[in-house]
Amino acid sequence: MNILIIGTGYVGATTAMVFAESGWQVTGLDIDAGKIERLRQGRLHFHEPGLEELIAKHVRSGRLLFTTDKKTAIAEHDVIYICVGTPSRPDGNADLRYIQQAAEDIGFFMNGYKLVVTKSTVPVGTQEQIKSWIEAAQQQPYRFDVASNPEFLREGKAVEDALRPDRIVIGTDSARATEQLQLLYKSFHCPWIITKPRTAELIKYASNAFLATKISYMNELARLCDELEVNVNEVADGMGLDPRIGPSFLQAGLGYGGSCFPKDVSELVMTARKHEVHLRILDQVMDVNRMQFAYLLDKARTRLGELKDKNIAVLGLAFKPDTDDIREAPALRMIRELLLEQARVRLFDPVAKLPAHPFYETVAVCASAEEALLNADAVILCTEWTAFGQLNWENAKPLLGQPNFFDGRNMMDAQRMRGMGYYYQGIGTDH
Ligand SMILES: NC(=O)C1=CN([C@@H]2O[C@H](COP(=O)(O)OP(=O)(O)OC[C@H]3O[C@@H](n4cnc5c(N)ncnc54)[C@H](O)[C@@H]3O)[C@@H](O)[C@H]2O)C=CC1
Ligand SMILES: O=C(O)[C@H]1O[C@H](OP(=O)(O)OP(=O)(O)OC[C@H]2O[C@@H](n3ccc(=O)[nH]c3=O)[C@H](O)[C@@H]2O)[C@H](O)[C@@H](O)[C@@H]1O
Repeated sequence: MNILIIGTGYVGATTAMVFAESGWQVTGLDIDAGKIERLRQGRLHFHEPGLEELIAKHVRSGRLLFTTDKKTAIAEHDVIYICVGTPSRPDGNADLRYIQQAAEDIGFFMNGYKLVVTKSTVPVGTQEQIKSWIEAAQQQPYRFDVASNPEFLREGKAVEDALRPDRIVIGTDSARATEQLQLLYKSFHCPWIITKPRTAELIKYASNAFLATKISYMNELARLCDELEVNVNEVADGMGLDPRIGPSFLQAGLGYGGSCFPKDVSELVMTARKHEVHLRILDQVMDVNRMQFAYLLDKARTRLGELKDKNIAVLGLAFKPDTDDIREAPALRMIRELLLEQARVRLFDPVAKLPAHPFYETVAVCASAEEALLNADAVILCTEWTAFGQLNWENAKPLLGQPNFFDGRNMMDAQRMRGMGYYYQGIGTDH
């Protein structure tokens, strides 16, 4: 079997690497010629630790090819993975136009049996739609099967997560598809769930929405912790020791961002609404998340007064460390609000870049954290890059105009920072 991956973004490029590592012949197809050109040279078009080296290794060995030629690629491969984006539309529903295009391309160019597997996160019921889009585009009634195989990797940890997944979920009604997928993943020794397509699709949304719920719960609790003079990190540690709760995703902060949690929670709420089910908990999860950045900004306003003309050093732009992804990043929300209040923003992120939009043109983009700190009236830490924890904050203090530190990721030790003379506030750690 040889495998075609349609869409070479985070998920497509990682999936291509995983199958190449497992010994299969793989081709990545994208409509973006620039991305394909870089990938052909073994270079990635996004930041993901460890992935570029593995892609380059397989490009050199010839096991991994990249192309923009849909016709040949679809004709020459037996197994086709759809890994294109499914962004949110303004009304909160998933935009399936890239999925539809990929399905129609497959239907149009297929020349024999194909197994079509969807790795993109798609609303419940999309497998049925993909089947009908393929059928409608077919020139001849070739046989094909569809399967859902959702992806659970995290950005920044994509290699580790994809090579050693906690589970493989396969949703299909076809015995032939199940057999082929079991063969493809034969070297993986994790639990398997083989189920119907709708269940597989819902497992993906339910998982992301549950993780988002944990985060919003801790963020709400953090506000109570501030009032009660209790440290939310210690509460999280105590809770996390209960194996029924688990220690992960209990980190209070500026809220969740990224290309997935915000859009997937919203899509699940919309799916439920179409079936006249009101997912009230998830409405609140989104609500808490939307305003979480403002909670920290309020603390800054209380300390500094009006933010107009204040120098604010923003540390971190990416939605989380070890990625250059800024989709739905809480830092962007913070910067937008600071600019609207006419603060002077000095920004540093080790890899992420501001969008090229006139709205951000007054932001001073700095080459180092120290440069961003120059004459700052306050530091607002938005992304917990390791380098920020390692910075010598004692030496950095004289760079600032006023040593005010607002820690949106509870990254620093409050007592240490205060011991150095900083006015320090985190989220749920202020006492
Ligand atoms: N980014 C992540 O960490 C994860 C993403 N997902 C899901 O995987 C899907 C893909 O996400 P990303 O990789 O982040 O998206 P992305 O936006 O980084 O990449 C999508 C790629 O598909 C290409 N594309 C679009 N239409 C195409 C077509 N008709 N033919 C060929 N290429 C086409 C685009 O040019 C782009 O390179 C989404 O549904 C997302 O929700 C799931 C788990 C993790
Ligand atoms: O469907 C997806 O795309 C992926 O979405 C998330 O992965 P990702 O968005 O890459 O990053 P996470 O590590 O989950 O972080 C998401 C956001 O939550 C925030 N977060 C995370 C954990 C926590 O305790 N607190 C917290 O605020 C992070 O700062 C970040 O902004 C899921 O963790 C993956 O399993 C899933 O495959």
